[in-house]
Amino acid sequence: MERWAQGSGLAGGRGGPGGRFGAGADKPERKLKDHTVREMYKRMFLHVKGRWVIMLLALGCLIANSLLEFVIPQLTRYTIDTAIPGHQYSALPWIAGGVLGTAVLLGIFGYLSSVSLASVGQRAIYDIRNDLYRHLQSLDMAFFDRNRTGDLMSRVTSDVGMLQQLVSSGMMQIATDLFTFTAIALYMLYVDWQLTLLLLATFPLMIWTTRKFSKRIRSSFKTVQQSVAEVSNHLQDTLSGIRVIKSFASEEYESERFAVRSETNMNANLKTVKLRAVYEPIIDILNYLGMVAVLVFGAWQTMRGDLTVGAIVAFLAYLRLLQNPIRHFSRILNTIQQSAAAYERIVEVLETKPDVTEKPDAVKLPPLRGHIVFEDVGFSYRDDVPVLRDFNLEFKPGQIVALVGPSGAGKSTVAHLVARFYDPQQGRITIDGYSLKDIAAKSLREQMGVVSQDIVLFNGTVRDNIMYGKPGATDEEIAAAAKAANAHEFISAFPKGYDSEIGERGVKLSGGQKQRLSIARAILKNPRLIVLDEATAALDTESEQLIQEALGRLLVGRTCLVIAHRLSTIQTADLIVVLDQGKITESGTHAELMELGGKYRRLYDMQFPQETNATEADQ
Ligand SMILES: Nc1ncnc2c1ncn2[C@@H]1O[C@H](COP(=O)(O)OP(=O)(O)OP(=O)(O)O)[C@@H](O)[C@H]1O
Repeated sequence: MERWAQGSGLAGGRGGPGGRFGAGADKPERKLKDHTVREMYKRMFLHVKGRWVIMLLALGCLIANSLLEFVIPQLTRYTIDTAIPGHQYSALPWIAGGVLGTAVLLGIFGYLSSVSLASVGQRAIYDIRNDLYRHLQSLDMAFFDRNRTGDLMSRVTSDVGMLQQLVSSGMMQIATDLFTFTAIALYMLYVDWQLTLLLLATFPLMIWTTRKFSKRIRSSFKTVQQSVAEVSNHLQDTLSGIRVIKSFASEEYESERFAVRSETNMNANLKTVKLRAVYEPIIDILNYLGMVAVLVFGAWQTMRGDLTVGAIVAFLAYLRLLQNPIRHFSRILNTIQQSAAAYERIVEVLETKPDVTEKPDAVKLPPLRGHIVFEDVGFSYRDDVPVLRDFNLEFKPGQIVALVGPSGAGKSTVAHLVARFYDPQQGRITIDGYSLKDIAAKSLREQMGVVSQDIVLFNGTVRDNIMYGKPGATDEEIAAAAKAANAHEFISAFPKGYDSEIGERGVKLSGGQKQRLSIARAILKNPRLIVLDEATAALDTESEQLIQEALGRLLVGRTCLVIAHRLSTIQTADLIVVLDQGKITESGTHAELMELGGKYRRLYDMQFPQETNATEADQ
């Protein structure tokens, strides 16, 4: 049975209309866009827009730091050119004080800028991560069918984390580096324009190298991020399915598969490191080329008496300062390219529009009576494989309608459509006369309860899990629901009662207890419409009886769609519909269908051979 109420998207192997995205060898690589970096900055600025004061403080501190950088070389020049030749002993303490004072100020401004940038950056990341999560929540089931949970998880965690680096260090650093670079270059031109021009001649070469490398670095970062997603997919699948792995004794096999994914990640990382390892020394060599020019040409000028020794020392110090932004830039380039790769993966999610959308003037459903009609419905998950064809079915208010049929017949699909997880391609579905396409999905789902065989309990206490059906319910309401679901007794037997923590996916509860808890959750919600995806696994007789009793209380007085696997439980249904390959082949009450002697009868005879034999013997 399809895990239909869970929405975890573990059914990732299926393709779907609209194509999926994400990491994986079978997926085409999305072309890296040149304008990604610009787009990314634009979006980042939108996020930091409201925090101008802090941004200005950070910028002010960074500019102050750039200006302070000028002071120490000037003090050096003064010491060499004036203080030493003039034997100015009294100037030495001042020079020492000046250098140390500048260093302290550099430290203070550095601290202020880092802290304020980090606070703005973290806030932006917080916003982006929440936007992304909210958007993910708004996407339809088809999206989760197409994409793997681990991949989506890595987008929300690791990719957003990458952007964090950009915001907290990269963004402002570029602004201040540009400022420092321009200020120092202008000053150097003023001091010695020939020497400066000679120096700047190496820069076009640096820009060219940077451009050449940046594209390759970004594409290799994207591979790294995709391999992280693959590792994350594998972790998600195998850790949540650890019982299956252990029961098949396939720990070794899984470890080997994991090692393969880790190796891909390692190789992708090594490739980026190699690229950087080539790029950074090239930039360093070009920097030294500039230094050689200053040394040789500066020494020549000094020998001719055009330049003082102090001036050339100061010039060399400024050269270092001029090269700092460039060296930074090579590092920031990594951050930018890494973030751009991550940003693309984030935007892929943000730009995905759900296929099932709500009209702007969607109707909010009034309290439901529960009259559901399928009119000539045709539906397929994938264009080429029809699942339901010319499907007509009516649920009268308060009726229990049971769907039976072989595996893959389309029973769960009917339930998916009632909840509007998908829209049918043909025909229409109405509820109390409203077409599902015209209504606000929330107003439908709020009045709908789902009890699925694949029970999902969330981390938290027993109370939290029951209350999921009605946030803010009182303790009395919760206990009443638990009593009706035959769950109160076992809950009370726990040392902490309703406050007992449930482990991940309810591992500390037995199968029957989990089912009763999920029934309590549905009873508390008190929906008008119930979808019951009946459990296939047989429980012991006592547990089974408790559950049947609980279900009996849940179903009474509501419109119910029961996806039935065991025919014993649906004999009292108002209407039994037999589905085969997406078509209704028989329908009627239990007695009518038994009388008819068709497919239902055959299924029934298969499930209860003794009963049939006994009846035949009686005759
Ligand atoms: N999310 C999906 N994407 C693509 N195909 C799907 C999806 N869910 C179900 N299908 C296909 O649609 C058909 C009907 O599936 P459905 O789950 O409705 O059958 P079912 O009658 O509930 O079967 P079972 O009793 O085994 O759960 C099957 O062929 C199945 O492979």
